[in-house]
Amino acid sequence: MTAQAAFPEFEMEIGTKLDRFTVELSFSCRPGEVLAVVGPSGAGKTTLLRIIAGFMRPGEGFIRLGDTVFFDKQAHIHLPPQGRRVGLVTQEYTLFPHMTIRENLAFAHNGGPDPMELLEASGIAHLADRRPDKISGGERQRAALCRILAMSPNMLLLDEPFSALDIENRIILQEMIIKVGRERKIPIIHVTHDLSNALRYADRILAINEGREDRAWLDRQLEYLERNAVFARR
Ligand SMILES: Nc1ncnc2c1ncn2[C@@H]1O[C@H](COP(=O)(O)OP(=O)(O)OP(=O)(O)O)[C@@H](O)[C@H]1O
Repeated sequence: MTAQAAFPEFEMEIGTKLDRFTVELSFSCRPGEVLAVVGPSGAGKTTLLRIIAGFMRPGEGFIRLGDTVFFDKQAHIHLPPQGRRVGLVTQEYTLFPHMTIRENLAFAHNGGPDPMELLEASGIAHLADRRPDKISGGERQRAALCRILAMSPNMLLLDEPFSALDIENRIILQEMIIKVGRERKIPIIHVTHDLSNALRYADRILAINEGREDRAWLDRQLEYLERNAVFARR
């Protein structure tokens, strides 16, 4: 029997044709690491997360988390999304409308952090006995995020989940999710448009453009940020 590392590393190398360009990406993400994925609009960032989550099948390559093979073209393996136990967090929240927030979390709870502690950390414990239609959009997003964390995912994929929130809520949720990810040593891949924020909290940044890694694009953005920071101080 092969020994499974206690905390598995995520690795992928894929190629797939989209309508305008071919995605060709190869990267890894260590346990507890936060990898920010940035790039211009239409670069293929959401497509990348959909491929990892199992909603799209790439043309070539492999995707694996430790010993668990999500996809392997040569071995004809394509694990369905439910078999991957990947937490995909988007701006669209997923909660059962007929259950209270507490019931939603209890239903999803599968070895993750304590649901009430998650609700407390995200500042919505007082809303635990309400149904989703009786709380605000931002509160629903927080509850949906708690639900995903309670499910104890093997890795987290964040697709701009905080962009509709005000800065304070964004920071609270971002810190909470990163704390859970680091404590549980699961890889976190965060697609974001906010490069300055990514520079503050991500361990690494992967810039993609037309489906491929593009460091020159990242360098141009960093230069732009630096120039504007100087202007802002004047
Ligand atoms: N299933 C698909 N098949 C073929 N092409 C697709 C598919 N889904 C998206 N595309 C195309 O792939 C490109 C990348 O789209 P994607 O949504 O991944 O970009 P993005 O980097 O997330 O953009 P944004 O930052 O604007 O959200 C776009 O040109 C899009 O039209």
